[in-house]
Amino acid sequence: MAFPKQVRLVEMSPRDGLQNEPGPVIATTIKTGLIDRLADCGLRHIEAASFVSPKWVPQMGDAAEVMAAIGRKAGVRYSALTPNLKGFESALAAGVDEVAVFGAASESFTRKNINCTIAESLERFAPVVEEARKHGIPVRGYVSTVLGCPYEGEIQPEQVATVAKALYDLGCYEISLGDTIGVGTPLKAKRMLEAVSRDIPMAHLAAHFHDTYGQALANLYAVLEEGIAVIDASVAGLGGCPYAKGASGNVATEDVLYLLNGLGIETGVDLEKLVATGDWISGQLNRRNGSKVGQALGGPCQ
Ligand SMILES: CC(C)(COP(=O)([O-])OP(=O)([O-])OC[C@H]1O[C@@H](n2cnc3c(N)ncnc32)[C@H](O)[C@@H]1OP(=O)([O-])[O-])[C@@H](O)C(=O)NCCC(=O)NCCSC(=O)C[C@@](C)(O)CC(=O)[O-]
Repeated sequence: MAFPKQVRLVEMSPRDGLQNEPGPVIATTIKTGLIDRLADCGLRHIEAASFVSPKWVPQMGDAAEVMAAIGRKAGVRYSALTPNLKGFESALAAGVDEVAVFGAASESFTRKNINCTIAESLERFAPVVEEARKHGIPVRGYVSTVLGCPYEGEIQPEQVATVAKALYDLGCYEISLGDTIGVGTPLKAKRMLEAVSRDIPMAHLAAHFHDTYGQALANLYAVLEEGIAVIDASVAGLGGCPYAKGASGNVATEDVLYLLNGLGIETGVDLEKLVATGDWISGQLNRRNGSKVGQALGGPCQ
């Protein structure tokens, strides 16, 4: 299959990137500064916040304040995670454009992440999707652990396909397939995608790969060949998983953009501005820039 002509990049850094940042809670102004800069780079879909329990994820406790203070650039979709109705109601009040429910292909990860079984998670998501529909809010669905689980190891593609289909059947317009701990390799990624795309059209699927083992770009290349045209990524490779030792962030947006530019695939995103944004947030967090492209093109001593 040919590569897509265009790819929609879904920027994860304000949510997936910052949710596990160790140390004190990051100032709201840093979060909003990041989101506004990302919008200025040309990104048109930014996951800005997460309306989860602040006891579970303290870094996202200011989700409403973040939504209230961002610049709201026209044409940009600002989305947020909502694990249940309580989260959805808060997100609605905060004026999000889109919400996302998040499940997993593994029972153990589902329990650790959202404190229920897979079946219970689907029951919990149903009223969220229902309410969202009433308010004209699109719902995205995540499936975590699609290429491996920190507790159960191997995950069969059919398991992923079952959960993905259940979310799609509930009414999620797009299913984002998460290699949560970045253990996948290209052939595995292809096989998993083949299984999922038997039930869900490719145009409704997204790749959400973490880069723990340095395989994310190779995996993305593999699924681009299969027709994936929506990619989740995080500037400067920000992020990590609290439930998997050593797990690193999403693949860096700069690295994905460099790859896509090289393939002649359009995104509408400005690489120079993106590199500057990755440098800026890395400086704010006192973190090494996790993007290879960011390291090559940015930084104070280049
Ligand atoms: C789902 C729950 C809430 C269940 O947590 P629970 O403890 O089972 O929930 P509960 O209904 O028993 O409520 C417990 C307390 O939380 C409150 N609560 C309940 N819901 C909310 C809410 N929405 N917003 C604010 N507060 C809430 C609720 O009001 C109550 O407060 P209390 O009475 O004790 O003071 C919890 O497990 C949770 O918040 N989990 C979130 C975990 C999380 O955010 N993980 C990271 C995101 S997923 C991810 O990163 C993967 C992904 C998407 O990127 C893809 C990939 O890489 O694979």
